[in-house]
Amino acid sequence: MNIRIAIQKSGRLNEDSLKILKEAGISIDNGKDQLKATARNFPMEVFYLRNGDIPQYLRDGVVDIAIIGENVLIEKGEGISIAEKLGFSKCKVSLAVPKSVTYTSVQDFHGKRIATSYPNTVKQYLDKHGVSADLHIINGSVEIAPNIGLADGICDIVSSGSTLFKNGLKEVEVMLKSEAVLAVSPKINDIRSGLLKKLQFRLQSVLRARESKYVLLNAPNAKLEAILKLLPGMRSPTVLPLAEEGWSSVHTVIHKDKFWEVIDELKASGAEGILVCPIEKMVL
Ligand SMILES: Nc1ncnc2c1ncn2[C@@H]1O[C@H](COP(=O)(O)OP(=O)(O)OP(=O)(O)O)[C@@H](O)[C@H]1O
Ligand SMILES: O=P(O)(O)OC[C@H]1O[C@H](OP(=O)(O)OP(=O)(O)O)[C@H](O)[C@@H]1O
Ligand SMILES: [Mg+2]
Repeated sequence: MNIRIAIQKSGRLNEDSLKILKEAGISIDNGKDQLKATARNFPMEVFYLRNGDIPQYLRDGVVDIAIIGENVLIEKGEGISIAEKLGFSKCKVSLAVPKSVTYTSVQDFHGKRIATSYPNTVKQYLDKHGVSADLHIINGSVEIAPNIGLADGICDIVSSGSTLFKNGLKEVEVMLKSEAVLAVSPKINDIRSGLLKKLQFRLQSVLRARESKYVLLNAPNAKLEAILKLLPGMRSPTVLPLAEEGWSSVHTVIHKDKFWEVIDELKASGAEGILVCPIEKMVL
């Protein structure tokens, strides 16, 4: 029995979804215009679908799992659970108004027209704040709505903010933060749940590895103690003697952001020949 996964056919999630599956050791023949494929080395069938259609497929149990934007699940994914956050396609879903408008609070939207592709998300947010607005549902190019007199404000995805900027808008409320997630059908059966567990184990080692770097450096033995204190490793760093008397090589795994925090201190403490290498998989 195969596990059936939906991924976006084309768009922002497609490439990174295939990439993370590939890094998890799953090879998929990805022919152009192909809507369905079978993995070569994992019991998996891949369905290429529109992101917006995926919640319905999950609910119906036509697919077992999917890589999808969390924002889409919040909008129309009732009953669908999240097995794993995948760390890519990070964005916000926000309310925005023309730059020239003086904005004080969400109450300002009372009685106003808001253009959006996320009506449920907006309605829920406004209801929570006791605000009633007139929602205008459009499927794309939402940011143009205020400029053409269609709406007073908008609710859409914001990432760099450049689409808002180019359309003379400003972000005034962040309603939610989103990233790509691995979502699970409420109808998944036991055998396929077992396959999901295997897939999750692999994805977790990929995600952990993406966050970490393998660091090697040389240090004079007299400075070792100070240097080791700067390096929080997985367990404890490996220390090996160098051929040159009085020197050691230190190997450790460190969070990629942490490395930049400690690099100056490492050098100041006498570390030399520092190498930083990517890690392919990290199994705990
Ligand atoms: N600018 C962005 N930066 C980061 N992530 C984004 C951005 N825009 C969209 N996303 C994320 O990627 C997902 C897919 O967006 P994309 O625009 O490719 O598809 P879509 O047009 O919303 O959906 P469909 O596949 O149904 O046509 C969104 O649901 C969101 O989670
Ligand atoms: O803050 P930014 O970095 O500018 O990103 C936000 C924009 O990205 C998305 O559009 P996309 O490019 O996916 O086009 P679409 O409307 O056709 O989906 C989203 O709908 C916003 O318009
Ligand atoms: Mg888009």
